[in-house]
Amino acid sequence: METTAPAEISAFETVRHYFHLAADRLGLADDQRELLLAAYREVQVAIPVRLSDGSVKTYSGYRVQHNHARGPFKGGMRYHPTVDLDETRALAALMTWKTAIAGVPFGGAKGGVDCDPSQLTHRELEKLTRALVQRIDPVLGPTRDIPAPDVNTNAQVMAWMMDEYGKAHGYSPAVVTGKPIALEGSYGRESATARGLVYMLREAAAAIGVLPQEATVAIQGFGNVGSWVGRFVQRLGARVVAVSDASGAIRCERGIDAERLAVHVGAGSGVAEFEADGVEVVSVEEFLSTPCDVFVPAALGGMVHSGNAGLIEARMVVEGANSPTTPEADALLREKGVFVVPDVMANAGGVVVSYFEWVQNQQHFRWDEREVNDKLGSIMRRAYREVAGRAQQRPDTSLRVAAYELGIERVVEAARLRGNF
Ligand SMILES: NC(=O)C1=CN([C@@H]2O[C@H](COP(=O)(O)OP(=O)(O)OC[C@H]3O[C@@H](n4cnc5c(N)ncnc54)[C@H](OP(=O)(O)O)[C@@H]3O)[C@@H](O)[C@H]2O)C=CC1
Ligand SMILES: O=C(O)CCC(=O)C(=O)O
Repeated sequence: METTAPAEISAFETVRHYFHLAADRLGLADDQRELLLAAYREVQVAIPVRLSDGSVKTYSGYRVQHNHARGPFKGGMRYHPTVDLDETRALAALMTWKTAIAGVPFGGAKGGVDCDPSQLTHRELEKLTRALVQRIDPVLGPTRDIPAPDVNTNAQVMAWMMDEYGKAHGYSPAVVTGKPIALEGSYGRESATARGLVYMLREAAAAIGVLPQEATVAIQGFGNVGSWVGRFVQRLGARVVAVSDASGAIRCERGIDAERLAVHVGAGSGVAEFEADGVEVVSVEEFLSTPCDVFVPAALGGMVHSGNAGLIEARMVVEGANSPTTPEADALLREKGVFVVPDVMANAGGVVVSYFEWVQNQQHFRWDEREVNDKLGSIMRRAYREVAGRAQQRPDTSLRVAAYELGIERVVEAARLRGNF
C-alpha cells in the first residue's frame, strides 16, 4: 500500500510552510522565526541490538527537543523504518504548537528509532528500548523531557522506558506517560487521542451542519488512534464506511462494525483480511474516493498529497495523524470546500491526557476515568472554540493557520516573559 507523498515535500518543510503562513500573519521578525524554528537540542544515537539469531543489528535512535519555553519537552516515541532526523524534527515542532494550543504546560519533543517492530521479537524490542533509554538518559527526566507512545509503541514500551530510567534515577513514573494502568498510567490515556478528536469532530460538525449521529466516516490507519475513532464514532451512531491500514483497505456502505474490526486487528490481523457481510476489499484509490462526511487520516505523515487529495470526497477532514496533509493537498482540499480540522488541534487529546497522567504521577494519586474524560472534553472544546473564533475574525483564515497563530503566539509570549526574545 502506498505510504507517503511522492517526494513532494519533506516532513519538516511541511511544518515550516505552515509555520511561515502563521508567522506572516503575526508579523514575526526573521530572528524570531529563526529561533522558533530551530530545535533546542537534537540527539542521534546508534543502538546496537543482539538479535535472537546471534547477529547484531545497529539502529538509529533520535530525540529532538524543539522548544521548552512553556514547560518540559513532551512528545511521543515512534518505531518505524521511515523514522529519520527530518521527520523527528518536524514532529517535535508540531508538539510545541500542539501543547500551546491545548494550553497544557509543556514544550515539544519527539523521538524514534528506524526499526520495523513487526520483524522483532518481544525480547528484542525490550532490548532495543532499554538501549535507547540508556543512550538518551541524560536528556530525559520528569521535569526535563517526558516521552509517550506514538506509532508502533505502546504502554509496554513505556513501562520498559520507565524501568530503565529508574535504574539510574530511582522510581520515576512521571518520566514517561502512556504507561500501563498497573504502573501509574492514567485511565483514559490509551483512547485519549481519538476521544479528543471526536470531541473536536463534534464541534466542527456542528459548525458546518453535519450531524455526527448520522455521519459516514472513512478512517485511514486503524491502530491506536484510528481504531478508537472508529469505535467512538460508531457509539455516536455514525457509520464507518471505509477503513485502511498498511495491509489494504475495505469498504461497506452499510457500515463496517468498528468494534469487531478492532478485535480482529488487535489479534494481529490486517484490515484487508476482515470478513463480514457486505464488506469488500478495495484499492487505495477506491478507499480514498469513498463518499463520506468525515475523512480521518490516522496513519503516517504526508499520506494526503497532491497526487491523491483530489480523490477525497468528504465534507470534512479531521486529522488524527501528525502532518498527514502536504501543503499542496491542503490547498486542494480548501479549493474543494473541504473543512479541515488540523492535527495540531484535532489530535491533542493524547498529550492532554498525558499531562493528566504526569500530574497524577507527581502526586501518586489516581483520578477516575470519568474525571479524565470530562477534563479532556473541556480542554478540547475550549481549544476548538479559541481557534475557530480566531479563524472567524478574518476572512479566508483556515483553522490550520489560526491554530498555528495561537500556538506560536503563546510560545512567543512565554519566551518573551522568560527573557529569551
Ligand atoms: N498514539 C497517540 O497518542 C497519538 C498518535 N498520533 C498520530 O496518529 C497517527 C497514528 O498513530 P497510532 O495510532 O498511535 O499508531 P499505530 O502504530 O497504533 O497505528 C498506525 C496505523 O497506521 C497504519 N498504516 C501504516 N502505514 C499505512 C499505510 N500505508 N496506509 C494505511 N495505513 C497505514 C498502520 O497499519 P499496520 O498496522 O498495518 O501497519 C496502523 O493501522 C500517527 O501519525 C501518530 O503520530 C497523534 C497524536 C497522539
Ligand atoms: O502524549 C504525549 O506526550 C505525546 C503524544 C504525541 O506524540 C503526539 O501528540 O503526537
